[in-house]
Amino acid sequence: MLVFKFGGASVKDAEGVKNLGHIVKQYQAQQMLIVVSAMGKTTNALENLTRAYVEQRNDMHDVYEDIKSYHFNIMHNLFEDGHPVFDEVQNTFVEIDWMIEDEPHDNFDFIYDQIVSIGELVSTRIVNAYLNTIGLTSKWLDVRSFIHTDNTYREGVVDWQKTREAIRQDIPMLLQNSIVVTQGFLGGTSENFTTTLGREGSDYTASIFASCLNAESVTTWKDVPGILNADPKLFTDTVKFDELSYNEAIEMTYYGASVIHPKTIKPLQNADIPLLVKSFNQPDARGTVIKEGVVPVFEKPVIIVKQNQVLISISAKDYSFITEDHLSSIFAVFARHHVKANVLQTSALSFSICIDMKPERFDDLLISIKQAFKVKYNDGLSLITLRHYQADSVDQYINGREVLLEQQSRNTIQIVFK
Ligand SMILES: Nc1ncnc2c1ncn2[C@@H]1O[C@H](COP(=O)(O)OP(=O)(O)O)[C@@H](O)[C@H]1O
Ligand SMILES: N[C@@H](CC(=O)OP(=O)(O)O)C(=O)O
Repeated sequence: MLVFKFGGASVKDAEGVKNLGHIVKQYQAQQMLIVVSAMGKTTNALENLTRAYVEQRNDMHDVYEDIKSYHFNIMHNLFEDGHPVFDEVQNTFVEIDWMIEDEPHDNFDFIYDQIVSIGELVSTRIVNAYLNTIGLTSKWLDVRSFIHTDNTYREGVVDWQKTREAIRQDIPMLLQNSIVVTQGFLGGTSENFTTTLGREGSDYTASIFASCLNAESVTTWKDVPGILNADPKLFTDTVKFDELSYNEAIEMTYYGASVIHPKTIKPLQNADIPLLVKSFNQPDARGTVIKEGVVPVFEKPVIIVKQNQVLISISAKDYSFITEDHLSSIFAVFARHHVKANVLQTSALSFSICIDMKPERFDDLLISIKQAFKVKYNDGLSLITLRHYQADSVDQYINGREVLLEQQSRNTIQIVFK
């Protein structure tokens, strides 16, 4: 069986949904589970709605109405009036209408997951209904009954055993008679609350299903021809990899190549399932295959740029050396706040750590570290990671900008700059 993943860009409008239908039809002879993300930039819009609700902003209802009308416009371009999907989507939206009528009492991350998950719940209703209108047999599946997580809202940790059992018990039978369409990015807790798996987590959803069902492959359909040596939105003259090893793909996504979610590769590598990254605009083109045993040739360096970075410098209040005990308590604080380190460096008196700026976590993180340490930080920075680089070509990427931290190994150089 095949697992397909269609991201937000592929279903951003009615034409995108029709194109998805066209691609899926070409594979209809095979069993297929399709993971779909929220349409276009809906998750960003729902994040904005969450903030509007928590802050009780005046524009909250307008923000929500825009999200609804975006989806209803797409549906009017796909379905006849009176199609049952209009009611299904309306009923899904109503759940949030009820929620935002009351004042917010729960914690932000919990509220976030209950609201933001609506994006995938409605996109999958639309895609599933559309596949059925073009003569395919497709079933809508509520992923929250299959991907079980703990209650770490916004970063649900998958309970693999429970998830595997649930998926293996029901899905193979469903796949015998129909395509299955389900939501990326979502999970469910044992108390039946919705969780999300971390932004851009739908690739990970696809890999969870593939691993549990022992799929032949996962194909993730993107707006790029495959995995390139750099983000084509930032660099010209990029080159596509026809093949990549799991190792290289894990390294690239770990350092922040946003084309694939970092958690995606491991379950696939463990089960030896290839990941195909293909263009939804040129579905017949070769794309990139990530699999075992590839020895890629790097004619150009792999370049990964992360914006909006903060470099934090932490030192002991009494000028003592940074010891293993200090490091252990610093790491514990970062883990507790779910903050990932992008670069780390230690000197005698200070520990430097570069992280993504996430305003909703940053203030609390600082308060916690400041209880035991002195802290300074610089924000608004960029981090560039070059893999398979040539030492004499590094300067061109920095362009004379001020470098705050640099770390170099044989294969990889990371530079934090202003
Ligand atoms: N190395 C890379 N190769 C290809 N695309 C990349 C790379 N790094 C970043 N990207 C970006 O990833 C985007 C596709 O990923 P994403 O937007 O998450 O897809 P989707 O959400 O549709 O699944 C591309 O539009 C491109 O700008
Ligand atoms: N919709 C979620 C999950 C996701 O993976 O989306 P996409 O496949 O469009 O990156 C997000 O935007 O974070």
